[in-house]
Amino acid sequence: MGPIVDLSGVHKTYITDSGDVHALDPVTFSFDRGQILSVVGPSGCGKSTLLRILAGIDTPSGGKAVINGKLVTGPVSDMGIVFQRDLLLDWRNVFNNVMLPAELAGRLDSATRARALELLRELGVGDFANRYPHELSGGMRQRVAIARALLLKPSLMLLDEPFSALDAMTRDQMNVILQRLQDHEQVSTMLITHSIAEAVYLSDRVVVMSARPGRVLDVIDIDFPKPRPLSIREEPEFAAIARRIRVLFENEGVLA
Ligand SMILES: Nc1ncnc2c1ncn2[C@@H]1O[C@H](COP(=O)(O)OP(=O)(O)OP(=O)(O)O)[C@@H](O)[C@H]1O
Repeated sequence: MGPIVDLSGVHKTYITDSGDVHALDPVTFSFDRGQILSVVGPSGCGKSTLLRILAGIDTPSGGKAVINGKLVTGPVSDMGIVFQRDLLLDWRNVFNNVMLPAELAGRLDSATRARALELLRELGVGDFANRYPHELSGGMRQRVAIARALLLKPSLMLLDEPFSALDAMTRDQMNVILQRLQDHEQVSTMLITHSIAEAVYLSDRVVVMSARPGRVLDVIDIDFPKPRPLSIREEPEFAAIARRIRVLFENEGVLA
């Protein structure tokens, strides 16, 4: 089996009325099924552009994006996406928010309903199935958004800074929950984040991007066994990897 995601020489220039915006230099990386890959980089380096190209909702100016052996040429349906804003529908309760992809796909069978409840339970919000989004905290809303993304067992989950609006403690909690769930579901996951610690803690592989136009500064494999306790962040080996990434940003003048 080949990699789940294989990007080769993907680049992007936006052509706008006020001039061209060179967002991404050619970017090349891949990762295997069941793994988590994080892309970490400064604001505006083209991370969301990369994610949109992978999801097939934006086209690259050149290069190839391949998911599951198939060249991406249009919107990819076999994918779950979670954004920084959870995009829950206020008028639907938690269960019906999670069931939305099933409704759109015409799969309102009992097995899918059972899976929705099971995912909510695994994410620690099983008791909130009948509540409405406004009754939930930010962290709980993101758990519901993750359950919705995973409902139809997508081949790939894309997470675009899903925890950056959360307070530090809730974010730590979400990191632990995501790691456990990802391991249990074995879902291939690409995470976009500004946080070096989050990237190193969660990932099998970290892609470090430069400031715009984004290019790959380094690809680092993280071999710590899983599950990883949060305290691993205080270990010297962890700190050494985080430092290696920080130095890359410092050398680029991003963290001067
Ligand atoms: N549709 C568009 N038209 C023109 N320029 C765009 C468009 N989308 C993004 N850009 C520009 O491309 C660059 C990369 O944007 P992108 O949103 O991919 O960055 P990012 O790394 O995700 O940023 P952040 O971390 O702040 O979310 C930015 O300079 C942005 O202004």
